[in-house]
Amino acid sequence: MAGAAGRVVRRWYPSVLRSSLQVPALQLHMSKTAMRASQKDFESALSQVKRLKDPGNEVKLKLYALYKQATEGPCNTPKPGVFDLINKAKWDAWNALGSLPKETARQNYVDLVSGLSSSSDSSSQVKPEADRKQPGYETLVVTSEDSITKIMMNRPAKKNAITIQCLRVHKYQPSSSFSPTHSDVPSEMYNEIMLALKAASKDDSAITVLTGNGDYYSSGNDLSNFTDIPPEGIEEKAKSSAILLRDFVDCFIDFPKPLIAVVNGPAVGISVTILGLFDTVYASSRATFHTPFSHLGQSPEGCSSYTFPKIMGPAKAAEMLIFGKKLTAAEACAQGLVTEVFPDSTFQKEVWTRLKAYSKLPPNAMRISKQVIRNREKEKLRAINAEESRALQERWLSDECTNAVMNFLTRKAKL
Ligand SMILES: CCCCCCCCCCC/C=C/C(=O)SCCNC(=O)CCNC(=O)[C@H](O)C(C)(C)COP(=O)(O)OP(=O)(O)OC[C@H]1O[C@@H](n2cnc3c(N)ncnc32)[C@H](O)[C@@H]1OP(=O)(O)O
Repeated sequence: MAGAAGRVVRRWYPSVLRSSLQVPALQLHMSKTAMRASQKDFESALSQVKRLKDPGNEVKLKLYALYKQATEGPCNTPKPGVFDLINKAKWDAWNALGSLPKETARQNYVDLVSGLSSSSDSSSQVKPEADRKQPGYETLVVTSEDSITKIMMNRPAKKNAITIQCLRVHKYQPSSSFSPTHSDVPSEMYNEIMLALKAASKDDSAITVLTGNGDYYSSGNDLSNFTDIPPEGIEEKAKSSAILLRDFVDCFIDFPKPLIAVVNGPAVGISVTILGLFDTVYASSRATFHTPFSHLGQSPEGCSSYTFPKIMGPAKAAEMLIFGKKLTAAEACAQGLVTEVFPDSTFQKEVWTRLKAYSKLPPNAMRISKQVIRNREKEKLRAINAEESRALQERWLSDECTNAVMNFLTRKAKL
């Protein structure tokens, strides 16, 4: 680290990123916006970053994206070809920041570097996140540290939209208490989240966190799930999807440990409705909460037809679930859907400090407390989940739904 006498510092940033991270001082002066508030902190973070130990590719991409956003604003270069893997990964990371303001990007860069510096200062034994990452997931990054298992949805370029497996490899098994139905080839996000939850329910962590990578928490169901129609026909796909949905939501109903949502940005659809099944929901001030089911010709899931009226009262729930009213983080907190809102610039730091403290509480006591709070509702929640899934199975076959999805996929409509 900086000033660490006699320590040999390995330069970790590879040549492909070096040109962007090793910034000549002059470049810092190119934008007036980049000169405001924390310019000094930003400059110091830029030089600090060169002395850090390798934080892993994922973090390097985050740093790259934030640097570009802070200095140039939203992604403004053409998307590299699919085979240009490194530049495509960099482009995706930058593009995923959407319209994040330069100021916020600069602050997030400074916060990220400061977090990396302090963790690398406090323990040279800590493995970089890439090393702690549990293998076998394609759409998630799952890590366990400090008695916390973190499940991070990791399709930032697609706003963490949740993908389904096609019918050909999805196997139906009746849902049981905590045995997610998944295929032998669990490559897509619904299945991977179920697998990650199942693993977290058995590992030695005290609490489990679901969060998103990039500027979104999640944009909900990936609407291209509607396009992969198997030879068996759309009715069969709707049927197997309803089973998948029911099993997915059952995993949240039955999850035995404290489950915390770290809502890092906007949330849409099913990523919002299942929040009613979490124990705690922390939101960045940038987060929004949107359930545009009627717009999509669909109906509520995730037990929200029961949890939302219970949490916020029937009138407010109807505005969200029937009329698709989008809530800001502050509004969602006032309605009781969100536990606490943190300023976006300090969100990660404050939330993880809080969670680390909670994760030191006696794990068995936390599990029992959750059981006591949740158990008498479980049967009811499962029945509601099954009913909502059945209603959706029919909705997915309706013209209203087909037209709404086609409008999105042909880019005629966004939310
Ligand atoms: C036959 C039956 C099959 C049924 C299968 C069902 C399985 C279970 C379903 C459970 C029920 C769940 C319901 C829901 O979750 S409803 C909510 C669905 N979500 C949406 O309607 C959001 C759609 N997305 C948007 O409106 C916008 O993308 C958004 C406002 C989120 C962001 O806009 P922005 O302009 O900032 O960014 P882009 O639109 O350019 O997005 C970047 C790229 O990401 C792609 N994207 C984003 N969200 C989705 C999504 N939900 N589905 C698919 N693709 C998504 C977007 O297309 C861009 O891609 P490209 O860069 O390739 O263009």
